Amino acid sequence: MRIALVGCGAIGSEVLQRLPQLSGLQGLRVDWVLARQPRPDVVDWLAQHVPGAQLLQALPEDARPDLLVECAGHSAIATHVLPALRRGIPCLVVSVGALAAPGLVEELADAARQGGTRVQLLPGAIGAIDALAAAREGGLAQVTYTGTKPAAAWKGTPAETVCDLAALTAPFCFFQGSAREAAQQYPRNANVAATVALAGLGLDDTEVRLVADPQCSENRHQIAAQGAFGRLSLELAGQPLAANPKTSALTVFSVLRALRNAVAPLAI
Ligand SMILES: NC(=O)C1=CN([C@@H]2O[C@H](COP(=O)(O)OP(=O)(O)OC[C@H]3O[C@@H](n4cnc5c(N)ncnc54)[C@H](OP(=O)(O)O)[C@@H]3O)[C@@H](O)[C@H]2O)C=CC1
Ligand SMILES: O=C([O-])CC(=O)C(=O)O
Repeated sequence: MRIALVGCGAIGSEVLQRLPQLSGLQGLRVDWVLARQPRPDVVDWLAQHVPGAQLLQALPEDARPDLLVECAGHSAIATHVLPALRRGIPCLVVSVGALAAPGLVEELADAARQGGTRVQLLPGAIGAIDALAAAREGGLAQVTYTGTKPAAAWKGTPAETVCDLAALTAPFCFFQGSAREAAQQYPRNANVAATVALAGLGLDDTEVRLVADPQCSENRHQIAAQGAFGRLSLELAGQPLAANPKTSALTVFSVLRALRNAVAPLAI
């Protein structure tokens, strides 16, 4: 299986580093890494760790990867994922919050239909997406998601206009609204809100709270859902990646799991 990886930041580089641990599974290799303007250190790192991969800004017309894996950013959906789907290349997506842009869910489905292929939204930093999506089939009454991160993880976001992050002494909820609003206002911190919403009650009917906690060192995700299936309550404390504390390590493992499932004779 020949893979094109979009994005070589915290998630992308960690996926590349850990890929050899899947080496029991034959034939999985990254042949293309797509980046915007790769820094010299990224170029050197790739030459050292993935010498067989071409580092490019876009997938060449004649390239035929078996799978494109997006670990870049919201804009990469339009730049890389939509064109790949139209060319018939299946895609995995971690920047799920991008789908909060009006019409993008339908555009992705249309592109996949046009190419006769599929796009899979990865659970990333969250769990219980299987249970939530199954529960939806029976009817959901309410889904709420609370995302809590260390105060520093909200630097450079609109949270700074609501509170003084550096001065917080207790957890502070600076956002309460729909999953669509959360994902659009916090593109690097609320992908999980969009994932929970797309699996469950939808982007406009999923209630989201975002919290800055000066005392915590983990990224905490809480889901509370109820419906015909019963009740679900999930609390997940994710270890942040050193390279990007906004991002939980589980996101990397979610990509690795999807790659394993793509080639393993038995998928789970
Ligand atoms: N679903 C989930 O649970 C989670 C999703 N995410 C999402 O995953 C994505 C990657 O996260 P992370 O690795 O931590 O982020 P980083 O900022 O560490 O790395 C992202 C990399 O992708 C590159 N990039 C961004 N946009 C594009 C593009 N359009 N085309 C090509 N390259 C691009 C960036 O390049 P440049 O330096 O030029 O900007 C950067 O090198 C983000 O969208 C993030 O929000 C993160 C955590 C959890
Ligand atoms: O990695 C995380 O913990 C979650 C995250 O950033 C997001 O939802 O965008």
